[in-house]
Amino acid sequence: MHAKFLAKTTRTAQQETMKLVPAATRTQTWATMGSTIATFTFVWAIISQYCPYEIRSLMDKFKQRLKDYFYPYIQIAIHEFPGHDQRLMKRHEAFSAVEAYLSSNTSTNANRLKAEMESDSSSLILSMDEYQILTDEFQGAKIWWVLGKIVSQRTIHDKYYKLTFHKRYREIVTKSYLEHVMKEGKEIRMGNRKRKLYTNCSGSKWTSYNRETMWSHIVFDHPASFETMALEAEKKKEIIEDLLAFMNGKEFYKRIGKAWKRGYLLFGPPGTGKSTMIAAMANLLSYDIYDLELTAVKDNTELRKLLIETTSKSIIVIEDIDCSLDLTGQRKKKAGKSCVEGEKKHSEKEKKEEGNIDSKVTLSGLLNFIDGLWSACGTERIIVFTTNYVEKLDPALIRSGRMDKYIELSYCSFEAFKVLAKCYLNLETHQMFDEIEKLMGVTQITPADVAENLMPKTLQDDPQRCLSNLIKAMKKAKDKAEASKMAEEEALKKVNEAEEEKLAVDAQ
Ligand SMILES: Nc1ncnc2c1ncn2[C@@H]1O[C@H](COP(=O)(O)OP(=O)(O)OP(=O)(O)O)[C@@H](O)[C@H]1O
Ligand SMILES: [Mg+2]
Repeated sequence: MHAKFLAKTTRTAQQETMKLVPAATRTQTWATMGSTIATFTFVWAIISQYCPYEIRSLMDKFKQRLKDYFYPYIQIAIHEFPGHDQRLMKRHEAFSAVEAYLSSNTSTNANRLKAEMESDSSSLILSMDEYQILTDEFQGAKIWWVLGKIVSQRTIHDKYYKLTFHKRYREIVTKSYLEHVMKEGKEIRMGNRKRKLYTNCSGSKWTSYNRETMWSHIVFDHPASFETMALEAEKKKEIIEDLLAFMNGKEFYKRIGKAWKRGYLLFGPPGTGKSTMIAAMANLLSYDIYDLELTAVKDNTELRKLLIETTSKSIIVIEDIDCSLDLTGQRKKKAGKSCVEGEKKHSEKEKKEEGNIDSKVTLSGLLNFIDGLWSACGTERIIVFTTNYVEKLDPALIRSGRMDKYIELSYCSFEAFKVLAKCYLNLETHQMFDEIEKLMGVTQITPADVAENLMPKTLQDDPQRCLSNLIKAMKKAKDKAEASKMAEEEALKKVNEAEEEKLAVDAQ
């Protein structure tokens, strides 16, 4: 049911009754009431100073009962930053959901609005101003919303939305209305918001809400999609179905008693589309990406804090995991052998420039990050590891339950090439395809290399020229592979001959 908003100050039953009383009598009543309350407050303040604690608490109880009797309304407050150490806490998702729910109707119903420009948005966002009252209706219940603020000596003021309703609607509000507000609010937020790419590289930051945060972000605007990914159709379908099943698996995960998260291990040679696939996953599911640079994390405690700060509906990515941890669980320098081979050379100077520090993150810290108790503190999160060298990873790191699905991205097949040809050259078929198919059977070429050759370099480059460039590149790669195979065989032959000679000498 859709809630109907009436942006006018609430008239209570008391106000309605007062409308019938003549103006002069009303003024007199107000004056009497005012002075009675003032006298009572004054007398109570004096008495309470001298009253023993037991009597005071008895009086407080009595006061509360009296208030409950004459004031049959219930109030619920939703704070922006609940919790004690506010600097570490993130904005309450419920507060954001209420904000979105109310602001979607504010512009047409409220008469005092607040306009703010979100850091990642180009348009103004309108929301209700402080102490503005909005009235909502739901299944016959009237609900009044107000945005309040607790001003304290801290630099951070806590804001809250307070809803007030008659106690006869308690069931409706607590059981259905709040759920309806959260659901609608979250949907509005998902529809409005721009997705973000977070990184932990540049130290802690301050958010627009005056909170310290360990992640900084930019708007994520990567065009990658599964449609344009060079991958066999069946494999693509399997991955997409797996992702969608995860996204829609809230009830399933709840039923089996498992935290709603899933781990993907993407492995394969450089240039086969691992990073591209992460972007495609984020676009498919409309999730944010947290790109975690492990070398910039000081220790396990910091790793845990980073995890706590991630939001739901996100993909946490650790790229080149083989370059971040060694098999004994100790930190390994980034310029290790495998990284050099994988074109991921990071000099010490580069690392300093990136803000990388000597880190004490251990393998067990990382394992806890993935599936320890803390990892279940958020929901709907995907963890992705990428590596060029799957065999170098600790089995504990990638066992089922931590990494639930392994996806191998390999050299370009003919089927995958056809996806690229369609995307880059708008070609479904061509007479040169036959030769390319034959070469693909005997050559190892990455999708990145195929894509590079299919990319027109000048205005004169037509599909024919791009395809012949690709054929040339594949022939070259084939010759190179044959030459290195021959050299390898030659070296092996020499080693064998040397061994045979040694055995012959030993036999004499
Ligand atoms: N499977 C693919 N489909 C479409 N494009 C691809 C694919 N693989 C690679 N590419 C193209 O090659 C470029 C490099 O790919 P990407 O960065 O995803 O490779 P990678 O596997 O992450 O490599 P590395 O191991 O070096 O990180 C991308 O920008 C993309 O244009
Ligand atoms: Mg990559």
